[in-house]
Amino acid sequence: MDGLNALEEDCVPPRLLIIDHHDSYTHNLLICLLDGLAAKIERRGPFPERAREIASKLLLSRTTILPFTHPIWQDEKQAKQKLLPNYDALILSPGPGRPDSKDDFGASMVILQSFMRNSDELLPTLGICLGHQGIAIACGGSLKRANNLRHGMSSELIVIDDAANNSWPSILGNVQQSAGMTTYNSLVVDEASFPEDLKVTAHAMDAPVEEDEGKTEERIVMALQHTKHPIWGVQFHPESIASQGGHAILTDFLDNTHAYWKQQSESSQTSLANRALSKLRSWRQAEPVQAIAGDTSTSASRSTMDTTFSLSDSAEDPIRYTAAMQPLGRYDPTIAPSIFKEVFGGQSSSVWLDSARPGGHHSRYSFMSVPSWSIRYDVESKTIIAQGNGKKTELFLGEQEQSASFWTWLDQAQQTLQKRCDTSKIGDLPFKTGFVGYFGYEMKYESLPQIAFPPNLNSENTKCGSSFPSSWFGFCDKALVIDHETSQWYTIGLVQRPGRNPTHLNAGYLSELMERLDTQVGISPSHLEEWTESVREKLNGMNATKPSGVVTNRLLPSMRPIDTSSEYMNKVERARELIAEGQSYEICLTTEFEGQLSEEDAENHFDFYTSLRARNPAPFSAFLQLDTVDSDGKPQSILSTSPEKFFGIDADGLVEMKPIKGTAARAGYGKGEKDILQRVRNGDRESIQWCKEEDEERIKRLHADAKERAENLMIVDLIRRDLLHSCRPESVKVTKLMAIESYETVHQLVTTVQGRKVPISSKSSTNDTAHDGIGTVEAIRQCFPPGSMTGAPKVRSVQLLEELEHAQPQRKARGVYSGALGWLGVDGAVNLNVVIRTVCLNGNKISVGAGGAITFHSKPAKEWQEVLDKVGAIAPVDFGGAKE
Ligand SMILES: C=C(O[C@@H]1C=C(C(=O)O)C=C[C@H]1O)C(=O)O
Ligand SMILES: NC(=O)CC[C@H](N)C(=O)O
Repeated sequence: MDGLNALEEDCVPPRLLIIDHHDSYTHNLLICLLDGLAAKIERRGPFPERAREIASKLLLSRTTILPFTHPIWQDEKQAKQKLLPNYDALILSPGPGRPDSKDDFGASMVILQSFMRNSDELLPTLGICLGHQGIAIACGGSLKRANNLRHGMSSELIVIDDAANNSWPSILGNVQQSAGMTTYNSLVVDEASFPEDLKVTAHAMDAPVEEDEGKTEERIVMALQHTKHPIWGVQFHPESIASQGGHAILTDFLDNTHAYWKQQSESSQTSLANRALSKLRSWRQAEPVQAIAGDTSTSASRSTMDTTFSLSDSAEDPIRYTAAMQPLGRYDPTIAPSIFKEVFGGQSSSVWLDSARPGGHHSRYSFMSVPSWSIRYDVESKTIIAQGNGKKTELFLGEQEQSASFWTWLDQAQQTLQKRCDTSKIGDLPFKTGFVGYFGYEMKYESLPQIAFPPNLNSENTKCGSSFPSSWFGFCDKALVIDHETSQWYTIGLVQRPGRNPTHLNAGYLSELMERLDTQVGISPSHLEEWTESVREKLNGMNATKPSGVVTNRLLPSMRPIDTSSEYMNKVERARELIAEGQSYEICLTTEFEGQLSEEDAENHFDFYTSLRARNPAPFSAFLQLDTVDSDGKPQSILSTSPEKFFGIDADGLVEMKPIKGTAARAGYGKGEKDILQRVRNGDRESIQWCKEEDEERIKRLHADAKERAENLMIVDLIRRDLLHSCRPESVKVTKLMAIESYETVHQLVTTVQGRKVPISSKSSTNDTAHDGIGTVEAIRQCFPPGSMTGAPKVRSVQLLEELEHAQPQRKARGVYSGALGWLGVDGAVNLNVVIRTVCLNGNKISVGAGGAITFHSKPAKEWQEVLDKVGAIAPVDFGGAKE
């Protein structure tokens, strides 16, 4: 690499092996390592202005993050012969469970034990949380449960400074005394039976989180180190965004590693000296680490996707379509519901992505369309059904490969279109035509490789909310766009390039599908013109007269919870127990509410949407009328009033996620506040004033609430890690940490995390096997399901939720709820919400999912109330006479 030779020796990091015990935070170590290394290069390197870029390249080419379940790590002999010799240092990651359980820690324990027995074999090692606990066990220590569980909270370090007595320097030399460090543990190393070979290097005095539990302050071992070997452990998470100065610890670990090999190279024991010399040589030469077959998952360094595809034609100019825009003029956005009904109503399928809560960056545009064809996917049978032009066709994905997935299929379809579309003429409009639809929660079976499809989850066993397709997308090659900021309206269209024969071949990867449906991707220029004119006429007509025919008082009937309050509260208790065992740090528990529409209303879902959006306006609202039907042939539709953005990529590749965690009811919407709300609605000044003051108070309380903040932090750390699969570590940033956003009925703590996606190749070639980088759908898959709907660590929490939420023997899927809904543009831009506060209408059956994050400090009754508050924003709740 440029300039590498000019770097000082200790600016070159060791070849680092990080073993990931399926934690959701492990990859964040890359950001933390980068911060430390970049600071060093900036101070000393010859290119201070390029320090972060150089540090990132160095780290990514020399670090491997290997899941502990990788076959090479499971086989001690292979690991020692084939893996460890290629690295200079080892980090054992945090993780759920216990280090004395093979299921949780795998071969990491035997490797540690062999290091202790035979120092000739060891690599300098840092254990973090689970890894730190593993070091204690490997040396004969034991664990106990901490008295005060503080997941996602900060502990102040009390660093023990007796460097003179250590054979290897401490790694805490550059952290401030009392620095706050985030912890995610339930277990701690028991100091009463502390191994002789280890020394405590830091403590914390952990205070009880709640005073009323009769608990007292407890002294915790926060860091340790081996007395003879270069082995260190920290109980806290230096990589957390809220830890203070964690990068200094990792930098010291790397420096100590360097010092260790230098010293060994001068050792009198020739075999060790030779080993050290060869390590130093490879280190200096900065040889990139050879990839290990299988999932090595330092994904940001992965420059190629593992999927390949080719197009059937090979013309030089790949552009087949131009995304075009036609301004319609200024119209009042309040006529949107009438226009939707007029222009898009009565079709077998129509979609409206509705910024129903205008104001603010996330509510600028709304899009309406009638898809010209659709695809839906069933994750169990691995079958895509495509529908359009009055035809239907099936594609079975499992035939080619067991690992085939709808994510990969859609990624390829989107990338094909991206290469064939010129979207440069469409200005700043974010959606430049493409897919509108959703990924349901069960798409997790194809995004989390560790989660297998359960045998008894099938459509017959599922209830209303989950009888929708696992995923559904309509292809919108023309759409109506409203800019709420300027009140300008536009039409957009994906126009086939004049002079090109609009045959099926134009669609590349989608050709076969288009052929089977006997249709095409895109529309003709005249089609867009004519359609635009017809919309303009309707708009003019509507603006002149008063909008009519739109209902805003069609409230949903009462909904019944499928769990009684005590059943739900028992599940909260069980989740708390699992957290106390160290199985998870936070679990997003959910349940479902069901109701029924009259037969007549089963055909008219849209009126409920227009009423709902008036009642609970939210920035990520949507109405999707699918082209699917329930078992009685009645329509299926989705009415969303989600406040939460899951995942977006803009035209420049800026990725943004905005997890919400931490909820408080707004004044007037809390338990027992119905009367006040009524008085407010009647204009009672005193009640209005009370609500105003009470809201200010609730906002302050929510913002300062340590438990709510911890809930949020755990998801923020998880989301940073999710983004590292598609973004380089130097680009991943938290731009807003725990800001308050207030909606109609609740206040929420919202964090903004951004990154920059590694772009797919910009080479405009039809040789699509030559692309590199990460496709949009693949980037989404790496973050799916949304962390705020699973808890952390993600995989283990999802596994636990499968047990917690599904009463045996009947399993029940979450369905559309908890998934992501929005648009996926032909240009690779995307914007998806988290499917919450959303109604699924399946003919006359209604389903609404609701839940909340459970931490150890959750109070079951409060959690149940939170669920009721969330559903209450959408429909009245009926307990069937039971007292709740
Ligand atoms: C689970 C839901 O909401 C999720 C949980 C939240 C919380 O625990 O505070 C907040 C927003 C969502 O991420 C829901 O609305 O059903
Ligand atoms: N973050 C972690 O590594 C947690 C370790 C262990 N599962 C505990 O709860 O103590």
